[in-house]
Amino acid sequence: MTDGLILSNVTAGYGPTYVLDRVNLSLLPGDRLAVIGRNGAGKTTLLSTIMGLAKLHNGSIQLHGKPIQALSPHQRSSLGLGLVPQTRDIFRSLTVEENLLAVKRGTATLDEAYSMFPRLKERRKNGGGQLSGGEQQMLSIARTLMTGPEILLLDEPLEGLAPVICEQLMQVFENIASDGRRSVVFVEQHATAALRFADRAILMANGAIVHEGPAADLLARPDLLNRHIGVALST
Ligand SMILES: Nc1ncnc2c1ncn2[C@@H]1O[C@H](COP(=O)(O)OP(=O)(O)OP(=O)(O)O)[C@@H](O)[C@H]1O
Repeated sequence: MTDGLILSNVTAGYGPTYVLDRVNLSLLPGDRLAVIGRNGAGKTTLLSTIMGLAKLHNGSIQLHGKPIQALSPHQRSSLGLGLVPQTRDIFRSLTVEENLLAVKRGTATLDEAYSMFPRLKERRKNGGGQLSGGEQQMLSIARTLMTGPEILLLDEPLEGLAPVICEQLMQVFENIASDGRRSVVFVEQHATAALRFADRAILMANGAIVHEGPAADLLARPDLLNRHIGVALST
């Protein structure tokens, strides 16, 4: 049996639309992958296709040696795929604690979620809609962790958040990845934080992977980012 996630020659989009163009990608347990590209390059569509939220036109997706492309998003989630969407989907009318319990699966516990995000423990009786943007993102991440993912897909998790919150979240991602059992896919338009976190990176343009290599190489050679996708590194 092959461990991990393998996308082979994946072409996908929405309805009749094609966005991803023959994408090949493999992710082993413990991998930290940065996905970098400009607006509209297809990064979200890549994550949506893995989760079963976009339409696969061609190619195959395997998890631990078994095809998953016929499975629903819910079934994929129960097999260990977890998406933190860019839209931070939380239940605004439920409390923090109710949000977490609504999706709890397996051995995941509230204590674990609260030890990762002490701020959520303080706010546990508050409604999701009463939280700040940073707290909502913490809740969105904690909710996904409550489903017990082996593969965590983060879609622009730092977008629009204050630097101090970004630093806290990066520490959480380090903790999540540090035991080497889970893999993390980190999609970012602003590349520096993702590249510092990741071991490996792919660069996307027009729905295709135009470069793949060690994240450290891209940090050391920002001209490569510029050459492949016309993006500059920010600090
Ligand atoms: N639900 C949808 N229906 C049709 N087309 C879509 C849909 N979502 C995205 N697209 C199109 O797919 C292409 C890729 O979008 P995608 O959101 O995957 O890019 P992205 O790299 O994640 O960009 P961003 O940084 O803006 O999120 C774009 O042309 C976009 O307009």
